[in-house]
Amino acid sequence: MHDHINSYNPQMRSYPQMKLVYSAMIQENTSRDEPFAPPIIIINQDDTDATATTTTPPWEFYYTNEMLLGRSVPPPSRLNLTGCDCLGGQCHLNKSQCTCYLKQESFTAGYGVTGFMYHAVDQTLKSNGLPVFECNSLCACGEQCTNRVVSRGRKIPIALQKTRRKGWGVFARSSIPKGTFIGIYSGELLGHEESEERALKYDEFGRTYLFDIDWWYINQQHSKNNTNTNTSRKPCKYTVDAYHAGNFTRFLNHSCDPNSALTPVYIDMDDIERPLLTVFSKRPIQAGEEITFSYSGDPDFDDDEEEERGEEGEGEGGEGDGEGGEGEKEEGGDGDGDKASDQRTVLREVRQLEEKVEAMPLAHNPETMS
Ligand SMILES: C[S@@+](CC[C@H](N)C(=O)[O-])C[C@H]1O[C@@H](n2cnc3c(N)ncnc32)[C@H](O)[C@@H]1O
Repeated sequence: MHDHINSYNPQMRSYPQMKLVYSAMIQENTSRDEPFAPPIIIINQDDTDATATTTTPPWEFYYTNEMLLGRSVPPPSRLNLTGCDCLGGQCHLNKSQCTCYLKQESFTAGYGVTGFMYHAVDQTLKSNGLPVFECNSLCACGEQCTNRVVSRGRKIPIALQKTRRKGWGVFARSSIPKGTFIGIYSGELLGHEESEERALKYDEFGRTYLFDIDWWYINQQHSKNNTNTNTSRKPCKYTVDAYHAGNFTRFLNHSCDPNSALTPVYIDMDDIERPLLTVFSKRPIQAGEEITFSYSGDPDFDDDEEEERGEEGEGEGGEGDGEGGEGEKEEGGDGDGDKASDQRTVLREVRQLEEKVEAMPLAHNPETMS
């Protein structure tokens, strides 16, 4: 599909109708892992501009919610994966016997979070930045278990919208409560060497989609297992690259005052160095608001660095790197006027486009296929 569209001449790619084709492509590619997710719609204020070369985000990547493996990355190991024996659907009713509950507590109780990382009432995340161990395919609990959120897929409706200064961005199409799962930062999982090679290439064209998996607790685990102080600080072993493959989260822009944050989540994975990078809201987000996160880690965890970066520094060319985030400050940043106008545009266009996209036949529904 992507190659086919890329072979069109630029004029055809600039037809406003291509926005619907883009939404349909996303639905097609995600119909197996999130069949009930609301459609992602495409909004571009400039698509009536005759000089515009494309009305959609680029077709340069393969749209997927899955993790593809880089050349040196072994297939996921499940040898040491364990599942709980909680019959009757809900693990949190079974605290003292649920091995998933006990495992979660062993990692996070010391940080003030008791039990699972999700609230039992609405399954929102209790705290950003701590590892989450979800129930997995070996667990006896049901699909509706409190401890299955990322595994059940995206529920929130979102739009990809062209912004004035930051390229494409991700916008909320309805209000999102604090602690809501937004999406997996999917793409290719690369080893250290391959990610370094790619970083050099991406530096040349000034855009990067690389995020290191270098959470603080991974280093702590390593230090615990390794008493030799010379080797206690390990270079980051894995990096996610969303340039060639990824989903809508690759369009999340940087903010120094973000409304969402990355959280490491383990599902069918027994390797502590290989969590999924997932995006959760860290405060309530209004309909029409841009969803952003900090490319330099969670500002709540790293205040000094953020003070140096200044207030609301919406930098051009932010390095998508768990440690880096060397965004140069853009003159004037993204002012409130721009934000309000982006928000109004989303709400207006959302209403028109939603009707069209939702009326489209779903690729996974045999009854609606011709
Ligand atoms: C992961 S991509 C985000 C999606 C990107 N806007 C696009 O259109 O593909 C990262 C790139 O987006 C741009 N970007 C992200 N946040 C920005 C910001 N706050 N101000 C200006 N540019 C930004 C930079 O070019 C950065 O290298």
